[in-house]
Amino acid sequence: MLKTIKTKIITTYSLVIIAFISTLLLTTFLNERNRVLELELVKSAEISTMHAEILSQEFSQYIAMLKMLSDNPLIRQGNKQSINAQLNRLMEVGDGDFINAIYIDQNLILTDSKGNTNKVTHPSFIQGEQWVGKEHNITVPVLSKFEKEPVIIVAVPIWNDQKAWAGTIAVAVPLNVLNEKLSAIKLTKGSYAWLADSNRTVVSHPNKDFIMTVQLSTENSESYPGFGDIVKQTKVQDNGYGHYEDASIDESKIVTFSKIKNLPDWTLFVTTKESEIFHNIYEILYNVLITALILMVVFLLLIIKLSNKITSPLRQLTKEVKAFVKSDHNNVKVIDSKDEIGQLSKAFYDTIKTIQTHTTFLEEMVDQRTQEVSEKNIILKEQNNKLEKIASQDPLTKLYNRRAFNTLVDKETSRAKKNKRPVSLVVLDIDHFKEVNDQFGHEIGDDVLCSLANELTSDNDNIVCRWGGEEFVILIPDVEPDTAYSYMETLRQQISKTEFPPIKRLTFSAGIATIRLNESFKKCFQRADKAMYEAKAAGRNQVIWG
Ligand SMILES: Nc1nc2c(ncn2[C@@H]2O[C@H](COP(=O)(O)OP(=O)(O)OP(=O)(O)O)[C@@H](O)[C@H]2O)c(=O)[nH]1
Repeated sequence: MLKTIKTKIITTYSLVIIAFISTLLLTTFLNERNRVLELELVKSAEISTMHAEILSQEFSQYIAMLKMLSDNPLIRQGNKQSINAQLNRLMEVGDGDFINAIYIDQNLILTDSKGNTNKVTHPSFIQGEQWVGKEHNITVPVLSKFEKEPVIIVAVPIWNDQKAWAGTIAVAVPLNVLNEKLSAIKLTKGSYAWLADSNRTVVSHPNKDFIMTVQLSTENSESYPGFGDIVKQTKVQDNGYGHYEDASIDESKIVTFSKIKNLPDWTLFVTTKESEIFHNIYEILYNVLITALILMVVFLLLIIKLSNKITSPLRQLTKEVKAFVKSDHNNVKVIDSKDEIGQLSKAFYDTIKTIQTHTTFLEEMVDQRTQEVSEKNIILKEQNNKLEKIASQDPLTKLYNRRAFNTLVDKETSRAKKNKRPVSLVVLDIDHFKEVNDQFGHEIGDDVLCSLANELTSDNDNIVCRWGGEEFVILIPDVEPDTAYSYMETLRQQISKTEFPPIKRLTFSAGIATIRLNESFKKCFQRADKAMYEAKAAGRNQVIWG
């Protein structure tokens, strides 16, 4: 895979850069994550405390308004007309925060700004001795007889001149006022504020379905794992924070909480999605990643350029060496550089020069040796031919000897068989040759044998062999039996008339046989040999069929 230096450099570079960017991003993420989370928690805690304070001040204002009225002499005296006027005035200065203004007299008869009158029975309206030591009372949301929605009753007592409870003056604050006030709180994106009363009932929340229906529990539920622990904290701390999971949207959230001074045991929560908190980090990481990628590409281009600069002379050198090996070039160009590649190319050049010198020397040596070998081969061939001839020749008559004849017979008989042509065999023996030797001596006998051999080989197509002593065998191929016989008969007559000085007359007896279908040479020879003996027995100087 990583075959070339270039791919090795680029792969190594890419891996190093990827490892570097990953480490950079991871380190940035881990460092920034904790720092941002800490900052966000501090900020969120401050925001929730501040808004708890603002909400508390709202209620302080309501209490201050009610307090002013409760000190009004006419109201203290229970002046109906004045009370009605003040209740209406209260509604006006409430600027929409109140849904109703209420007066309750000593007999618990309630009069409101809408003109309703009623006997109070609701336990949230405290009376008489219950007011001792209390300057005001704020209820949890209650359902009043005159309102459609739950209201928070903010009430202050009216004391008579004898410092005895003379009645109560109160305003009903609808829950949606709380919602409006909370939603007016400026929070970071993905954050929202909400409120739980002293019974841990959610009384204000961006999700309307939660209002007056959700009761906070100290148990960790499956829907909000971790939230129970935060609720537990609210019981013992005025401020705090914690994490929980919103399983319904699979989102981690952080929550800071603060108690509200004028609303005993009410808690203001600020919830923030973790993804929003880390949004900035992701943005930083994204920017780092983009910058890193751009730099990576720029450096990659530089690396490619650099590796090309390094590897192109190497490729050129490789090409030249390959061409030299293939004999396309008879030289390698030296790369004009002082660096390692230049040195390598010079080393190649020197090596090739040395190889060329050695090659030339070797080629010359091989030529010389080849010449010598071929000369010796010629001599050897001649000598082989001579040896071959000697090995296959009768030394006296130069005719084929038995060994060579047997080989030739095999060849001729197979050829004849293949071509379906006849082959005849003649066994020939000189008559009374002993007498020649005895009379003229052995040397003359030898001369006569040679002269006869010459006569026998007058027909080139025949294969003539000196079988031994004064006995000859002739193979007559490709000739019909009668023709072979006639040839032998003519030869016999001719020889019987020829002089072989110093002897006057020489005759021979011969047996002739044509090789039969599927007959072996041996069998045929026996027939011819037998016929030759018959010729001898019949008086010699004749040719007889075997
Ligand atoms: N000079 C000479 N004589 C040879 C050679 N080989 C065999 N002889 C002689 O040939 C003679 C053969 O004699 P025999 O076998 O009695 O036969 P023959 O005298 O020819 O009588 P027939 O064959 O019966 O007609 C012997 O005297 C051998 O010594 C040779 O190479 N040179």
